[in-house]
Amino acid sequence: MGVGRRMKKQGPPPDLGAIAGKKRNAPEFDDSIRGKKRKASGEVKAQSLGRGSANGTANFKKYPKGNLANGNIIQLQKSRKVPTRPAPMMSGALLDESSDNDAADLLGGNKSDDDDELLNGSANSMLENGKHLQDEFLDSGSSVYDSDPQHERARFSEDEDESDAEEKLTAANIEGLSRRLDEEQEEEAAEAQLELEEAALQTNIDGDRPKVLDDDDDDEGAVSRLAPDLQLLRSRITDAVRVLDDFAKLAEEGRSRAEYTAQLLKDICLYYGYSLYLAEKLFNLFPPREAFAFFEANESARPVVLRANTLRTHRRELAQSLINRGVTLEPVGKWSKVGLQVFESQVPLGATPEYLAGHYILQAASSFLPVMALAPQEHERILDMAAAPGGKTTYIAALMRNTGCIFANDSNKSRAKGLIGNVHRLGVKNTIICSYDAKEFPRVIGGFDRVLLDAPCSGTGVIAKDPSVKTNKTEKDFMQLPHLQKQLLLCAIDSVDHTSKTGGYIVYSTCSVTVEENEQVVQYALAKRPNVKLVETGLTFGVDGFVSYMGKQFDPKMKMTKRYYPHAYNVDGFFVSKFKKVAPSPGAKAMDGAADRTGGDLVVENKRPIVSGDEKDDPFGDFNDSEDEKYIEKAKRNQLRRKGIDPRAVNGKKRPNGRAKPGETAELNDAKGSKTQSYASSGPVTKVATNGGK
Ligand SMILES: C[S@@+](CC[C@H](N)C(=O)[O-])C[C@H]1O[C@@H](n2cnc3c(N)ncnc32)[C@H](O)[C@@H]1O
Repeated sequence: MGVGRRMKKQGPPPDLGAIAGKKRNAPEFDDSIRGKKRKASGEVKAQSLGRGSANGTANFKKYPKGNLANGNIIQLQKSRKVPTRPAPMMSGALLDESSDNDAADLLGGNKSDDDDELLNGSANSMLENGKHLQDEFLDSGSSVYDSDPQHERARFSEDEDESDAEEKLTAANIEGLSRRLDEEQEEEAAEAQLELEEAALQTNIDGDRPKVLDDDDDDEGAVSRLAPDLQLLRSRITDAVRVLDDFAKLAEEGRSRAEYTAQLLKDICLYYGYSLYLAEKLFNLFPPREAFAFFEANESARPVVLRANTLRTHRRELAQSLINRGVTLEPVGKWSKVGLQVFESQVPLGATPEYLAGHYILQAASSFLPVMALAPQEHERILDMAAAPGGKTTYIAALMRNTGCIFANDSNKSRAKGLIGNVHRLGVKNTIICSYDAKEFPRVIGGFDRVLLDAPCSGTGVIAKDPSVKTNKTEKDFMQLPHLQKQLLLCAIDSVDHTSKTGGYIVYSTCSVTVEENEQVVQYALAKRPNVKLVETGLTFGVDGFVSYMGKQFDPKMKMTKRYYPHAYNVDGFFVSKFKKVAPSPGAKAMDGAADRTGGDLVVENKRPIVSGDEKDDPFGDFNDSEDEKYIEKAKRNQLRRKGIDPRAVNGKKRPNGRAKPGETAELNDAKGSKTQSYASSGPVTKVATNGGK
């Protein structure tokens, strides 16, 4: 439905100003405009694409490298330096700006109106060829600043030299991009013209008061009496937005803002298919014009983005390989050194040899942001509390260059399998995958340098991917989800080692835009854990979080949190906040800063006092040591059997119950007689082998 959003750049510069400015001149998002625009670009396609490219004919030419100034597309467009040398390895992937089916094309070559298909990886050839895609799509800056900006910068820039990479990359498929820009320009000119015409038709004479509200209150109005006339609805929506923008001048005599707002909301529900409850919740986040832009943006899919896996390749190498396969792409923006935005592909992106070899993951651009805010450092210990399917975990691992240790947890076991798959495919070697309810942390293990909580949420930021959110989220969800998010965030905070030399940070993110799931959760954590404070995310774009909202006042530092909207940045809706832990958590002192690292092994000492008998005093619950021991003994026996050793021969001298005497250590010897692991028979020390803890 949307117009070429897949083709628009993601991230800054802020589109919103442009949208607002432009729209003020003319009623926006008009169906008639859209219809004409489609046609217009269809013509462009017929003429300039010729679809000759579809057969893989090489009709790209390369720019001489020197012609590119920093790989800046806009500059290229202005200078119009037409490519001269052919690039026979590249198939001619050109762009259809107007198509909403780009994603399906990209991923499978089939066109489908349903972006969900793309996003859920269902029923298209992309899925047939690459069902792995599903995982990354289930979910969803610039440089990142942290306590050690220099370090940070170095790490990011090691990936590649930015300007050089962008230059080469852009040079590689420049003709495709250049044509796209031509088409974009033509399309924009046509759009502007049509908007002007439309404005002339619709806006009437300057100062006219549009008729939005019905005269008779009992009359439900033409729109709702008949089957909804979408065009009529749409023009009434744009009229209502105009009136609310300039109420004094455009409102009818004796009518209130509330009446216009109520009518607008009703129309939005009918037009876009939202429940009134959710429409109102989302509408209240913005001024009316911006709310309209938000609802409109939810009707079109976001661009397809790849994240180059720097554990296996470099972005420019990956880009070159994909270009050679007929993929048209360009760097996602200066804010990321690993993102590639895909415009068109001749091959299913979930089944290329590069994909299968783990050179990239399909990952929404906004999904990069929480990881950039987390800014993991090499050799740290990181907890990813809700990690499946692993888009963020694997990015964290790449930034850590496979050093240190990541605990990637997800309570959903079947989703955790997807996480395992991605971790293997992408060559991640520093990650332990577990499946606990994240509320069990830090009892499971604590003392992390950084914790990412990419929380389960209502998904109001990803309605374009999952339109069912429009109707299936109820008041109950917006009570239960924030409750869970608050619990999880406190656990995240308690799992961090405030004495960490390099970290002590918590990032809380959601792919939802509601205040209940974001600022209110953060505010709750600030109130319950005075040992944390909000800090800058280090992300260089994003709208500031709300400091006050509908009569509620939040911590003034809430503006350090960042909000991302589809209409503003052409990314999924997202929220990112970052905390620094400055002192132990109240009542959880023993759990949070207790990591003691020795040598290559990580020894996590549980300093919880051992309470005999009465578990009720223990805020962390009810482990049953004797119950556990049965399982441990069984596991030991199985381990011996796997090695071809009869457990009875080894355990012959043990006490009948198979337990070592208190204070004694039960040692397992492998066939060669060397010690493999040791377990203290009692006491709270757990050993976890890691590959290179500090
Ligand atoms: C937004 S998704 C995480 C996406 C993931 N961070 C990524 O980038 O691929 C939220 C995840 O939270 C998991 N989840 C829900 N409740 C949980 C809980 N109580 N403990 C741990 N994980 C939970 C869900 O299974 C889901 O995979």
